[in-house]
Amino acid sequence: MTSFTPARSTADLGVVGLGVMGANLARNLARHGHEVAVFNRTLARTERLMDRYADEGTFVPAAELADFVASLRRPRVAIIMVQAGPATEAVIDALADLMEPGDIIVDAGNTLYTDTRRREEALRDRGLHFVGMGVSGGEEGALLGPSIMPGGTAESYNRLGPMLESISAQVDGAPCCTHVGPDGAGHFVKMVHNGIEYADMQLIAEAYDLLRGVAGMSVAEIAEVFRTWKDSELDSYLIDVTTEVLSRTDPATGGPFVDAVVDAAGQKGTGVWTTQTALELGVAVPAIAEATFARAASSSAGARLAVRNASLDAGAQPPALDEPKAREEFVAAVKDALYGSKIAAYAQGFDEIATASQLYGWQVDLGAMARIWRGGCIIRARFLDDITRAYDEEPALGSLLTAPVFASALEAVLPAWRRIVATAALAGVPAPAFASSLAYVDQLRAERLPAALIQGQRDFFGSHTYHRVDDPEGTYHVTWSAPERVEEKWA
Ligand SMILES: NC(=O)C1=CN([C@@H]2O[C@H](COP(=O)(O)OP(=O)(O)OC[C@H]3O[C@@H](n4cnc5c(N)ncnc54)[C@H](OP(=O)(O)O)[C@@H]3O)[C@@H](O)[C@H]2O)C=CC1
Ligand SMILES: O=C(CO)[C@H](O)[C@H](O)COP(=O)(O)O
Repeated sequence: MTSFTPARSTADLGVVGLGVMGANLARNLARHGHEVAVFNRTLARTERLMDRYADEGTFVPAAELADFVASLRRPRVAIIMVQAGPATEAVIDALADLMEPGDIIVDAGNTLYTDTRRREEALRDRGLHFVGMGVSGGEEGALLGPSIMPGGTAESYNRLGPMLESISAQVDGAPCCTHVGPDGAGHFVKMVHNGIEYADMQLIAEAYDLLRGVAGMSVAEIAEVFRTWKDSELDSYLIDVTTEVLSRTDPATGGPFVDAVVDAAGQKGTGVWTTQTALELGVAVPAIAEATFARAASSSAGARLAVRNASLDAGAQPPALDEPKAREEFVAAVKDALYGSKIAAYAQGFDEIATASQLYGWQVDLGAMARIWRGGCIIRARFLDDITRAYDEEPALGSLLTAPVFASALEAVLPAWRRIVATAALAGVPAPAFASSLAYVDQLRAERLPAALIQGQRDFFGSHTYHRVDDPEGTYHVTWSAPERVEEKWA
């Protein structure tokens, strides 16, 4: 077994956890001229990194965590890249015991922001900086340039920022990294990034399903449709990924790869967190929620089998799209529905960030978030430039739906979007994210909502009270159980 004994305290920063993300992040840092200390619980991973990549830059490997900490220059910076939860907690505790006031511990995993807030407060009391940092881009991004979303103090960003900005993706000469805000702001923004990722993927999947199930197109034809959408406002990494996946032939069956894959979508939890958090904050994120539920429904094997065997097929009838022109129009309408739904999904995600930012006093620059998502991350897309411009023009934008660029786009796509949602329902092809995104727009644009009826129902069965249109500040109740049913003003 190799015995690493670092002798000097010169490393610019260190990485703990040399799995898929940590090893590639360490290599990216070393390639950019930073001296990087590396440590992994299982020594074999550290040895493998040194065997394969030592010549890419200056690494300082350590077999013991204490040696790792000793190899860092002051104020020390240690980036943790391990699984969220108990693993991250254990590494933070061990590092904190070895570090000194002014040192910086960075959690770069996908951690729930409430854990980050709790840890930041606890470590602050010990004089340590704790930075919750979102990193997106997968294995390739970590190595070649991810999108980086650090939270924590401005002071810690002064030390960390230049190093992080040097290794992040760059778009139009600007780094895809910025200080998001204090304590849990970085992890919150990364969580919502992933929620939007879920919604975007589900919307693309629904578009594929409609082209296949309603228009009767082959997988190869659909791959070509997605390829052409790259030359449009839908241009994005996820559209590229989709084109690649749909273009693959399965070597074993000779058929489309997508038909050889079990149709049960996995998830590691960030979509659930985004949805749960939105519910707690009282923010509507139906596209993200439906995308998360759709993964759950796809994985509900027992329920799917039972319902499929029950043959609940009544009324499901795809329209005839035999004529090439009719099919062409349908493809164009699906594209419109996808674009409209995508605008709605991003509006929901940004609303969730804005709400949390206000609640916690983070002062997140929403335009800057769209800017740092333009490169490196999974949701990178041309479309994000429009979001940045929208917030630059009107920083206090109440909803992205009202930014002139998106309001006029919605005007253009809404008619086709409505037809697609109706057609999906009539054909019996599930399109929950398309439908819920449309309902979201309709809810927000409605003059009156049936919420007034719900208030009446709540008052009837639980004396939960209501406000009157002509006295919105007053609190009212009807004595429903008394024969005369008198309205009383309670406050
Ligand atoms: N994979 C991806 O695309 C992305 C992942 N992330 C996040 O990055 C983090 C790491 O993910 P990834 O690199 O994929 O994971 P891997 O499974 O590849 O690596 C996990 C690492 O965590 C270490 N580890 C696990 N438990 C402990 C523990 N109790 N104490 C010390 N070290 C421990 C492992 O060490 P050992 O070798 O000893 O087991 C290993 O180095 C996660 O939080 C993930 O959510 C973020 C963005 C994208
Ligand atoms: O963090 C990421 C990207 O930034 C991962 O791609 C994401 O965690 C994948 O999540 P899931 O396994 O739930 O689809």
